[in-house]
Amino acid sequence: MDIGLEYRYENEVLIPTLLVQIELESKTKLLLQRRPSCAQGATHFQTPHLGTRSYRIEGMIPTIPVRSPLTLCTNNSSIRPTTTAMCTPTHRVPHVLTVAGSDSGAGAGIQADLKACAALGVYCSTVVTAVTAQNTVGVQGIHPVPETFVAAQLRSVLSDMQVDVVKTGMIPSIGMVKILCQSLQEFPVRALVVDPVMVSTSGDVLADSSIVSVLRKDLLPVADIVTPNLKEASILLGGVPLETVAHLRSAAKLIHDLGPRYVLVKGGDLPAPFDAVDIFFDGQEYHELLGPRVETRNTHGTGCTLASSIAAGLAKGLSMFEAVQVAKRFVESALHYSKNISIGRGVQGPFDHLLKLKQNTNSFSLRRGFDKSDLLLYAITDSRMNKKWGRSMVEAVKASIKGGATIIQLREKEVETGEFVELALACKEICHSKGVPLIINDRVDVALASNADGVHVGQSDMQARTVRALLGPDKIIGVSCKTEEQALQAWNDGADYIGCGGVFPTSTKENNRTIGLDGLKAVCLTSKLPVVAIGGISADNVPSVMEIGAANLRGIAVVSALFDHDCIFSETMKMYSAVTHCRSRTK
Ligand SMILES: Cc1ncc(COP(=O)(O)OP(=O)(O)O)c(N)n1
Ligand SMILES: Cc1nc(C(=O)O)sc1CCOP(=O)(O)O
Ligand SMILES: [Mg+2]
Repeated sequence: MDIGLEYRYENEVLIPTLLVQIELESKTKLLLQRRPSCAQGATHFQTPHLGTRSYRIEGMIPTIPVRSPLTLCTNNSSIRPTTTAMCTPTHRVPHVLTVAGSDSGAGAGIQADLKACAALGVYCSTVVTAVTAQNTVGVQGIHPVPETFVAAQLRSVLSDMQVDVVKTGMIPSIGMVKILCQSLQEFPVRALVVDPVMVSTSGDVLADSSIVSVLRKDLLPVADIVTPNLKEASILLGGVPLETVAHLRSAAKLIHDLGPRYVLVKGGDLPAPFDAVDIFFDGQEYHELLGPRVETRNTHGTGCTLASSIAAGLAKGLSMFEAVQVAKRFVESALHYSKNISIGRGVQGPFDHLLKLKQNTNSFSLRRGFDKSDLLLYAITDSRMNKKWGRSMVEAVKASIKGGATIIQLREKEVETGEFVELALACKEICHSKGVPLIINDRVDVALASNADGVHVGQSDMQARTVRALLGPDKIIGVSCKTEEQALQAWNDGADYIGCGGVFPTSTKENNRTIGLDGLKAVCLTSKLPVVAIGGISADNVPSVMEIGAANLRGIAVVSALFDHDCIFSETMKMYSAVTHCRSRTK
């Protein structure tokens, strides 16, 4: 009989878990888990085979481990736990192990995985399978690591560290695939994400065809998700041409038949007219994940990053579908942030996973010119809704950005000035860590005091012309407009965008005149500024709004569709999918 004491991290608290392993006469092993109380006393295990067994615990078992060794007494002997607690309070962190190649240019491979996990708040350990000499032009050389050394790296990490998820990238030999599978049998983890790296985004072959059969036979059947791009999906299926979304769907099904629990076929290389559409297949349903195509040369490493971001989401406890959506959103945001960065002279540059490389990263106000693509999903906060659902403003803002909000507006009509400034500072930190601008509603003083990225004013607030004089040329100014005249005035006053509504009736803003889709269209057709629609917008009516046929309608501004719900994250994802789906159709 073995007695173990393990500390498990649950909801921010470390819970001691007693592991009692009893070997029955029939050699079957019973692993019993029990959370001993913090006090001394007997702990009883109900065992289906052995009835009730009592074990006495001597010594306190606190929820935060301390070095005092504990003695566990059974009916007839005292057994010391096999694990000794650590000396100082510890915090179990989500952990991804990447098994991939090193990219000397640091845009893809191990380096991309490390940066992605760092950006997403997940610890990442590494097993290097090959060292490549590559840059923004292509791959100049590949030096596989000896297989025995890959095995040694795997043992070093998996035997010592609590890895939640393993993510695989470039695996250059059949032997390495077999070594990995053996290691995962010896050291099981919660999930395996397989990015079947065979061809680099620059078109260079990173794994020869002999690997394909062992990937199919050995690795895919034990994978939780596999994330091929078009070329890799085609190679996995014997070279079938994949040129349409329908082809992607059938490829996802056929690859799923090879054994992985989920499949994500990335359609970024699909020819126009589609935006970057990926097919997520869970064995039953297909999900088309659309996202705005970011026009940039800095796409090197997007595949690796998407897979390691999925692994990070799984390590943090997200469901597979949530992890995929958040990962996709993360990559889009990083590409969008990095689109005008210049590294290397080749055709494909790296991107900035950490959103830190540009001057004054933390201040949108210094970004030359307002980026109208930020208007895509405009989240406007509401304290009353936060109070109703029992959450803080910071939690609400975090969840909406995680779900896909592209710009945040703090709209507080009752709060005291000092509190409003504090709130703005806290929310600005969250927004800027994710590359999202923060706008303050009405209050120019609060925007100045918190150095927010801009202000949104209505017709009865300070005139946009005055706001511009106070904030300077690089802050973002939005104006509420219901009429064409107001839209022209906003343009004359130097505003950056207009908020136009209420498109539909809303209870969020009292006594608000509804202008309908016709009113919205009339303003859009006159406006020289980008427009964001607002008022009573929900996932159901997004298509009717976005398809009014106005190129300068850049997005939707919503309050209750996001914040008058228990789960802001999922409601925001729903709205994000709805609006990106429409954007891709109307571009
Ligand atoms: C994007 C956007 N559009 C409109 C509004 C409405 O602003 P609000 O202060 O609530 O009302 P008015 O002052 O415009 O009448 C907004 N907040 N955001
Ligand atoms: C803040 C605001 N401004 C409006 C305008 O018409 O200018 S309508 C509105 C409320 C929007 O809330 P919901 O998304 O819950 O309908
Ligand atoms: Mg106002």
